[in-house]
Amino acid sequence: MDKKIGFIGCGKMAQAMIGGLIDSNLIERNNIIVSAKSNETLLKVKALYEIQTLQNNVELATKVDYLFLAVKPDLYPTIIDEIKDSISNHTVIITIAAGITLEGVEKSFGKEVKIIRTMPNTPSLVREGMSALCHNKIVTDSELNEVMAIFNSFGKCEIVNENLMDAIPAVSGSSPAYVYLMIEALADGAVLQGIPRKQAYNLAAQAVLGAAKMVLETELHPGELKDQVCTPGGATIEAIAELEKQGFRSSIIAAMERCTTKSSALGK
Ligand SMILES: NC(=O)C1=CN([C@@H]2O[C@H](COP(=O)(O)OP(=O)(O)OC[C@H]3O[C@@H](n4cnc5c(N)ncnc54)[C@H](OP(=O)(O)O)[C@@H]3O)[C@@H](O)[C@H]2O)C=CC1
Ligand SMILES: O=C(O)[C@@H]1CCC=N1
Repeated sequence: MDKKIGFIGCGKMAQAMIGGLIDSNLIERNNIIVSAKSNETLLKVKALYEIQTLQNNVELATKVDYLFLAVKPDLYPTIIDEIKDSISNHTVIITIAAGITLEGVEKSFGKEVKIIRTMPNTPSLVREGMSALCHNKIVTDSELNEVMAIFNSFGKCEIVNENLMDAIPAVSGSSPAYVYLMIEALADGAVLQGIPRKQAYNLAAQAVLGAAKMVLETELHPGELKDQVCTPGGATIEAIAELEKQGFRSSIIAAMERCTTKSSALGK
């Protein structure tokens, strides 16, 4: 793709997307420009990815076709105020922050701007990201298709209605954190039984990866896949019975409700 892509903010999420994007070869390295608050981050990112860096958000904003705002939600008004007079009317703004709405960004710019609101996740680094996107009316089909190609280069993406965007962190933006917690717990349980720590992480992580692939590739209901593992009177159903007793599923659903409420509040 022969477009320039900029990232204002180059922390964990931006670096995950940049790592995946470069790995995919969709964009040449010299078409990616990033800015950050500290020179330390810029030096690190330049050394890691061999991309252009600038410690000037305004200059960056004038140079790119697609501009990711990859800072924390509370910084959005400040950053937009800084760049609003510098972006051209063909620049597409891409937000990645929880709770930041299309309307809020439009208001901060105080003029008509093309905006795509997204919620990515950090597995983008290994090109297994999952992102959700919505956009305002003035984004054209070809711009949307290019941005979807960018997100698909480091994983998969879905277009959703904006009224669902606050629910996306809970299911895919934040959920890698819950899965890491589960992998850590699985490994601890294995270590408790005497399995060496390194083997325990490999066994647990590969089992999670395989289970996720089974859901995606067989398209069987997760309940049916679970039933296939549970031998009647066997060991797995013992574990399932204990998980149900301990509120495994209801704790996840309750955690997701809290995540959604907090995501919505982060933009206010
Ligand atoms: N982490 C995740 O899993 C996900 C995060 N997000 C969203 O991504 C956004 C960023 O999160 P994350 O990457 O985790 O946060 P980080 O703290 O890792 O990164 C924030 C970046 O913003 C930079 N920054 C701060 N102030 C400025 C400024 N004035 N000008 C330019 N850059 C600045 C920081 O620079 P410096 O490095 O120099 O401090 C840093 O590189 C958030 O809005 C979050 O909601 C969305 C989905 C998943
Ligand atoms: O924790 C957060 O607020 C962000 C949103 C999704 C993942 N991290």
